[in-house]
Amino acid sequence: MIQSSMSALRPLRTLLFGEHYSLTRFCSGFVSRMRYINRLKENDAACLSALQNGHIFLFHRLIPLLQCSDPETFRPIALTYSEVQSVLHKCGSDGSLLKESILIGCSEQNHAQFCLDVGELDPAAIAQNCKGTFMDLRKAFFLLEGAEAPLVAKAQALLQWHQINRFCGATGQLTQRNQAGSQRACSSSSIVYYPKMSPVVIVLVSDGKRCLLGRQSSFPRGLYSALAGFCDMGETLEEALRREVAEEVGLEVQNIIYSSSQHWPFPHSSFMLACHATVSPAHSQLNVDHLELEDARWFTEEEITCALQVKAPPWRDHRPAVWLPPKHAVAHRLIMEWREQQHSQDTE
Ligand SMILES: NC(=O)C1=CN([C@@H]2O[C@H](COP(=O)(O)OP(=O)(O)OC[C@H]3O[C@@H](n4cnc5c(N)ncnc54)[C@H](O)[C@@H]3O)[C@@H](O)[C@H]2O)C=CC1
Ligand SMILES: [Mg+2]
Repeated sequence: MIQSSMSALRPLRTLLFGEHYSLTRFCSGFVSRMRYINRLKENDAACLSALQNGHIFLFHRLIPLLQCSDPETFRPIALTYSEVQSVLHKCGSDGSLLKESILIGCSEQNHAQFCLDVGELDPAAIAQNCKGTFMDLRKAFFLLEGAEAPLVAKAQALLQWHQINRFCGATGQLTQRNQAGSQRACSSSSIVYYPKMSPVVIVLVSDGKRCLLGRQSSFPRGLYSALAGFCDMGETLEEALRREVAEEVGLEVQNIIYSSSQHWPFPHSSFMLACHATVSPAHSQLNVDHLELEDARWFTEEEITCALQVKAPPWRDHRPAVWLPPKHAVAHRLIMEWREQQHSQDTE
């Protein structure tokens, strides 16, 4: 399935520079991959041809197809165009479904990557033919390795966006997607719709010695996370963050420091903006809004270290222990950053 690196580069550099490219002019790596993806979004014919040379990840009604190498390690299955064609034929489809694939990226080996939802076909037959298993994203997200979790999440989010944005909000007419699936347009209103993420602030509040975590009643038992909330229209990141903390736990935070961001697929694509903030120990008395949060508590560094030891995901863990968001979640990153900062303070 993986071609030699030179032949793998051919479709990409031909698209970017034409047949008579010069190797010295060819900018390899990140820049060329980004320009390649951008070109595929703009050029339907180029995108269709990239699909025929690309890798395709299958979903069934938004559930990703994965392969298990051992009970704890799952990977998405990258199929070639002809492999998907063959699977679709075996499952009674004529293969025209393949055109509905959506562009999700470009691998480091320069293969354009696509996802396809085979929701009309029998999932058991697909899984058997691909030697894989369909696994709910909420579970899969935490079992996937490294960069593959965000890729699968992005694929699922784009598939979901297309499924719920088939009609124009202004005219009620069906919208048409471009080949890459990076937009949908209404021919009556000329409105072009692009995939959307809702901005969400997430903050780890510290009083210098402890950090503040909360849980909603809908969270799996024992899971505590950093405080989060959707930004209101017109708010800055800082305003949203101050409002959310005030609403949920009755504190006024200071010293907001931006940490990082991530796309979060649940329940409908949020753009998580993660920050640290502080309150003084004299103003750390919580006044929890129990309509929003079931509980919020201050945790010491020792309690955090202990909670980080709970590795089992909730569906296997029936103990009522406190556990924390897994490593793919930006909340985990905030907690690790806070712990590191506590360590460096202790050693100063
Ligand atoms: N990646 C991570 O580490 C974490 C991600 N999250 C995510 O952050 C998101 C927001 O956190 P919450 O505390 O639930 O938010 P929240 O505190 O704003 O409360 C949610 C409520 O806000 C309202 N709302 C306002 N704008 C909304 C919008 N655009 N979409 C949906 N609801 C909207 C709804 O009434 C909803 O019930 C959640 O989707 C959650 O999955 C939460 C914690 C950790
Ligand atoms: Mg919240």
